[in-house]
Amino acid sequence: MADKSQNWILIVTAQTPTNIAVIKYWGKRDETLILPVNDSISVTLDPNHLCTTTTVAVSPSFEKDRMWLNGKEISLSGDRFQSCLREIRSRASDVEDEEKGICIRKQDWDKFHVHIASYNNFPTAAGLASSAAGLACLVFALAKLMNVKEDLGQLSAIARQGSGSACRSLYGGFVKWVMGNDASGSDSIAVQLANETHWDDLVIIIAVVSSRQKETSSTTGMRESVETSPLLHHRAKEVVPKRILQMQEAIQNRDFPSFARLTCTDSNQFHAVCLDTRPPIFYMNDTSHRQVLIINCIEKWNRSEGTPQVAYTFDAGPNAVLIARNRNVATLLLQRLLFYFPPHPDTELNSYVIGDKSILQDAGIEAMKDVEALLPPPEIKDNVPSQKYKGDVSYFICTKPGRGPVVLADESQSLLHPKTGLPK
Ligand SMILES: Nc1ncnc2c1ncn2[C@@H]1O[C@H](COP(=O)(O)OP(=O)(O)OP(=O)(O)O)[C@@H](O)[C@H]1O
Ligand SMILES: C[C@@](O)(CCOP(=O)(O)OP(=O)(O)O)CC(=O)O
Repeated sequence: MADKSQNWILIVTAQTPTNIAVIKYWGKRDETLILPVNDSISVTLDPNHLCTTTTVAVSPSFEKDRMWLNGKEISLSGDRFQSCLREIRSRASDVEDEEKGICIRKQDWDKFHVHIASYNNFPTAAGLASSAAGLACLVFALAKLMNVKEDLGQLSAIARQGSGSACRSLYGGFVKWVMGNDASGSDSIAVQLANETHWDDLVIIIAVVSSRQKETSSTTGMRESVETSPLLHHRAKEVVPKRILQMQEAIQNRDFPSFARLTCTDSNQFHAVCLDTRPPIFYMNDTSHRQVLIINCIEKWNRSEGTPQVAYTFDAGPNAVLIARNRNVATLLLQRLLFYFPPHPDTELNSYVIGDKSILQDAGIEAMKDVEALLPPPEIKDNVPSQKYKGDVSYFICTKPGRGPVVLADESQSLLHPKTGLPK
């Protein structure tokens, strides 16, 4: 066994994407193991724009497990963190690093403590799936550090115990979380339906409406829905199984009209379940005029084109996730969004549209004067709104389907200091 008086530190840094569900997970049949009442399907978002970076370290000098999230120390005592740490530790293998004189035997991992530092490059707990990227990254990074030999599917079953939607962030592209049947949860895992290159025409624009933390967490909200919403049970039993098959087929065939119809319908049904919950949950409540406007704008446009151009979906928060069928449509979408929701006069255009800014250039928008010159979308004809919603959207993120987790080998990207094991 390694000599504890030695002061070596072994460090691994990983980066993991978020995901957005197009067939939603809402409701658990087992709260502790986090087993869902239905299958779900998601699109992994490009980690270049939205991701979690997590550094994990082990050293004989660490006195307890510690974690820092976005620079602030947080407690690891919660059941979910503890489940992930326990499950990963129990699968650890021997680790040797001759250069550093490190040798940790499989059976000795219990004796070592870890330090974890994590950073989300997007708002935490605002309906942008920070728990998904965060817990997936934690499990993936620890698995690398501890030389866990399990495949990604098995790791996804561990990440699931940190946060259900996290299991889908272990893969890029299009991912299905299979609900499974086994009471142990061993078959409740994520599988990749197609990788990120399969349908690379798609462009995703997220309207970040509010970075404020939401009032009802997904965990609490779905518990209340399971207990009180008859619609949830009908949805899980009768609606989702068919929708999952249709969605898989739409993805396989890159059939955008079916993909868009299923995505929008499923998002709307998820919010209907929230309204069917006692007391009702209003994830779109305080900012509803923006959601109604976005939904109406997309529905009207899709109808006027005769076939869907854009799909919308909303998670447990007011942010709109819009999926455009291709880049050309994304350009027209961004023009529409900026027409309805121009930036507040104090906001720089450059910080108002972030991520893949080339879509802004394609839309011919370089300065505020170009936003002011935008014409009303043709499909609204005589119905031009008298009011514009200036400053109502905090910012837009332009992104696309992206890859799964990776290890960042470059030490400069580590969030922990190589000598102290404390945040840099
Ligand atoms: N990088 C991270 N590493 C570990 N845990 C994280 C990380 N980011 C977020 N979390 C955990 O996830 C919690 C936020 O989850 P929550 O479900 O409330 O919001 P969300 O995931 O942003 O939104 P939603 O799941 O509705 O899309 C945080 O309080 C924290 O416990
Ligand atoms: C609306 C959703 O985003 C719900 C996500 O719920 P979480 O995965 O955050 O919930 P817990 O399993 O309790 O941690 C839909 C989805 O991502 O499928």
